[in-house]
Amino acid sequence: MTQIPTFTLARTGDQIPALAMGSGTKHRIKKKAETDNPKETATEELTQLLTDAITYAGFTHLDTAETYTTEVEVGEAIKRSKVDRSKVWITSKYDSGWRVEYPASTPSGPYEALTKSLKKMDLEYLDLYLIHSPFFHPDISYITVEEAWRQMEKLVEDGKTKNIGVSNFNTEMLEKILKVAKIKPQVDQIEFHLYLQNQSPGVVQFCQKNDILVEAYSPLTPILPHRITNGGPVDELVEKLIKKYGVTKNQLILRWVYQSGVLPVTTSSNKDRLKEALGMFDFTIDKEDFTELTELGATFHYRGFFNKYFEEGKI
Ligand SMILES: NC(=O)C1=CN([C@@H]2O[C@H](COP(=O)(O)OP(=O)(O)OC[C@H]3O[C@@H](n4cnc5c(N)ncnc54)[C@H](OP(=O)(O)O)[C@@H]3O)[C@@H](O)[C@H]2O)C=CC1
Ligand SMILES: O=C1Nc2ccccc2C1=O
Repeated sequence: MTQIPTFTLARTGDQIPALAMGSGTKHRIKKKAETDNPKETATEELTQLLTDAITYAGFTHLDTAETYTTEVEVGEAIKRSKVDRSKVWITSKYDSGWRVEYPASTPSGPYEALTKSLKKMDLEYLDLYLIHSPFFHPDISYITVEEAWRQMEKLVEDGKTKNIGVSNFNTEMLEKILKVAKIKPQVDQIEFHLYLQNQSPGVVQFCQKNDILVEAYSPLTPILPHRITNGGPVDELVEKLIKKYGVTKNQLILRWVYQSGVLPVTTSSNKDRLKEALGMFDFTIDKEDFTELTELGATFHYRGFFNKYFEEGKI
């Protein structure tokens, strides 16, 4: 099995496996449609897929969130796979709310939310806990981002999570936390791919300067026809490079994210496609090819999530 490289988190020195298997998006939607009590009930199909991700494909990093309702399956998959808990990195996220119709699920904040999530997963601790969204407003999150961060720090102090971070935060929101933090955020999980390299603008550079690891969700966007409906500027080059390196499109596109110093969070409902993804660690994109991909990618813009917040400054 491919040995998965790691990124080192600045504060703890913890080694975070450089590719994650996500249990959001399609898994979240499918489960909501099929299950009466998605928060409490594990579905067999997803439990088995996550188990296969570990035992068949070789993933060592699972990504979930309170709002996905897939924490139960992640917990079940750890048990079923029989791997030592310390060998799998588990990230979850506090549902800080999205808009007035979808406020935070646990009004008191992340301390109580993670306490409930750990029960659902039947785990003692997480490796990483993130604040899922930056939309702090009294009608959505009930508490301020500063109070949420204080509770995140208490979760570290009490051993309920080893690392803490954020998701979908722009530079301004990160600065708010850095001002009050005793424990700095270790990660910002954001949408990032060839067609969204300098998002929100400057957040990737800001993170890299401040020792915050960037995680990329939706990393495969440039090769997904349901997202890039009329093709994009890297298509021809991608065809040329997959022949040159003898790899698949998925491997090339994920590798580009990794070589950018960013950790991709991908997913699939197919265990062979998951195994294929890990092949991204078996080759290196040459410097010139990497630069050409980066430059061509930067000529096109696509954002699938939270356009209003990032581009118009409102939610
Ligand atoms: N923090 C946040 O706000 C967010 C976090 N996330 C996290 O990131 C994870 C991954 O996000 P996602 O956008 O799904 O990631 P990807 O960009 O990796 O897309 C994965 C999807 O692409 C499909 N796919 C893969 N390869 C191909 C191919 N060659 N041709 C056609 N379809 C293909 C898969 O379908 P198939 O099943 O058929 O293989 C799957 O549905 C989520 O599960 C979640 O954990 C996601 C969004 C927001
Ligand atoms: O996986 C995810 N899918 C989503 C859709 C909307 C908002 C957040 C998310 C996720 O984190």
